[in-house]
Amino acid sequence: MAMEMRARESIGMSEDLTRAIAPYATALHDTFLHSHCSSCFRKLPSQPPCAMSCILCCSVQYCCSDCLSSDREMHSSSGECCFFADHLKKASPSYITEGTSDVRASLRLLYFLEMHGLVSSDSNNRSSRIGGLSTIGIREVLEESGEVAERILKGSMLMSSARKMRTQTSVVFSNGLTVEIMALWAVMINSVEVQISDEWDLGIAVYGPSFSWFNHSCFPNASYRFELAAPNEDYVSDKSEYRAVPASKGVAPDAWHTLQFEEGSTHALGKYGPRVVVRCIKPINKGDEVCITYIDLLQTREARYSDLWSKYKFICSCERCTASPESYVDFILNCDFRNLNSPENAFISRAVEDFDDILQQAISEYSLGDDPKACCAMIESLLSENLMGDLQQVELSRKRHILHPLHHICLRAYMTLASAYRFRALESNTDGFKGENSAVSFKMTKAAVAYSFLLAGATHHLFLSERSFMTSLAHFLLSAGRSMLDFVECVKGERRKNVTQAKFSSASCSASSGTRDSMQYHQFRSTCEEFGKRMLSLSLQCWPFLVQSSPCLEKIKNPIDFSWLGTAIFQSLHLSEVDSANLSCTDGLEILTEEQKGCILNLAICCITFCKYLANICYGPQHYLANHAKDLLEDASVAVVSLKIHASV
Ligand SMILES: C[S@@+](CC[C@H](N)C(=O)[O-])C[C@H]1O[C@@H](n2cnc3c(N)ncnc32)[C@H](O)[C@@H]1O
Repeated sequence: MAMEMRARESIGMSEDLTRAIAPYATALHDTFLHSHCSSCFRKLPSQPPCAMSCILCCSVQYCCSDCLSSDREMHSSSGECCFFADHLKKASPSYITEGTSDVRASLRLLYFLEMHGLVSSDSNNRSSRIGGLSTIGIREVLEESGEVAERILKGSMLMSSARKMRTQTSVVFSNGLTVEIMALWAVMINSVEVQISDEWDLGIAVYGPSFSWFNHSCFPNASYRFELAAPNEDYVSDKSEYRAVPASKGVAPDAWHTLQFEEGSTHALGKYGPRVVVRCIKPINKGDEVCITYIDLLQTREARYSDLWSKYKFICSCERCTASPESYVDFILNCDFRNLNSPENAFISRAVEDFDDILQQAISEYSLGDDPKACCAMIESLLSENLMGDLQQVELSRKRHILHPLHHICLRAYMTLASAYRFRALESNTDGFKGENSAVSFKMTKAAVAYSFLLAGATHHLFLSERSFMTSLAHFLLSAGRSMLDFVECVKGERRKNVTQAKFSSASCSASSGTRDSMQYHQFRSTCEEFGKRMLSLSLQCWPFLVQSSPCLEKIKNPIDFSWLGTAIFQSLHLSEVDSANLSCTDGLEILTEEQKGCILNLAICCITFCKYLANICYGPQHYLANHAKDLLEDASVAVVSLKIHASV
């Protein structure tokens, strides 16, 4: 028996489908326990009044007395306080290294369900559920006895010892599994990471059926965002209708019972803590299933399969995973360059697996070893040796050139390189773009711009084929635009003068970016097309400069037009013959001209405006991504750049 959510009526894109749903249970990740409030997830005050902490365990902190008193009972009666004060010391170090938020969220979830009479020993017999939440797959996990099983068994033992002080006797389900095991697995497969800024996932939250019954799709038609409740805000005051309603394949009276509890109750359901809102990202017809995504969508079919199986123990049955022949995006993400236009002559290549290993090693070098320079060198050498460039030259050396710029290995490589170069630029910029390091800073910032724009351009190509990539595109456009603004600050020149020009030239694209109302799909398509054309024409002027003296970037003619691969999906975005000819004339690019500077600034504003437009659609105007884009655009239009820059730049 499986639950799913279906549209109660036809819904246009960029409309909210649910009200702000309060959580059943939340837990901050261990690293944020001393910087954020364990009740509302806000940052702790740095000024008096100081943060308050639990006097018994000293492990959780609160931003105000309201949060402290609202969470006191949950923290102590769930066993979380005891867990910190006593039982955590007995846990194995490996357990602690991985963090304890899942165990703490499970303690809280169990207490919440028990308090509301939603746990009973026979509720699991027929439907593999606890409190209405799916626990399907638990048997397979335990039978496999891998790392996840080990974590569940150790975690559930810690939970039971922390819960011993309570008066209730612990429930054992008739399937032989303890309530702690069931709760921990329910948290693992139903919780979501809480992101309220573009920096970190702060913690996890588990919601009731009205959110947890949304299934996953690799081509989702909905997204979700988090909202922090205002202090003293009354949860039940939000009476807006749910526009997605549950449906079930099979009969599950206990599951429906918990939904009725959630919908009808006027009790203080998680008064504080991040609330979640589901929003349409595509037009949805009445009766259609509404799906969100549980994983990163920029992955191949095999990688998604393994991600979903290792984390959730299910095999995805969505339209993307079951498409035959496979969708264009899966084809292009996985395809060896040599098969791009002749799938019948498939080469079987082990090389791609080796590239994956090299990439993984380089990423570890960066994230664990903290050596971004070695990471960049390793990845760039991989790309320059194996990435195809000019089609005709590749014909001569077909054996070597296996990668193309839309291959999933390249996308991960660009992601890592954009971040590593940005890190290196910041590292070398200790004295504000002056002194000896300014030339290094300039080079690093320029490379960060090129890779982040290439990543945005490649994702844009995938987005043209499938709108579900809208959320990834919005994030990458923001990173690209931000890097470009950093670059403009880094070079000699006046940003303000250029901004007026840039604002003017992107006016037609920005006109509709503030709308929250439902929008017509064709309007959306034509606005996106406008942005695409604008990015293409601006990139023509500055791409040759950005890629100059980088062997692996120079191979890419343009980061918006990939029609040269022979897989053009949209004719409107490709270079004319004259443009292509001009692109090969890269003489005299050593010096960045005023025109190019203005062009990069224009491009930054175009990317950020496009990001704001998409963020409004997929998350709404209050979301951090839309706000961040708005701040960057304001900053770009008012700031006077008065940096002293290295004379040789
Ligand atoms: C958060 S729950 C979603 C609601 C769930 N269908 C239920 O009955 O409660 C996650 C579980 O739903 C199922 N599921 C979600 N998306 C799926 C998909 N695309 N294909 C197959 N099963 C899916 C899996 O069993 C997964 O562990």
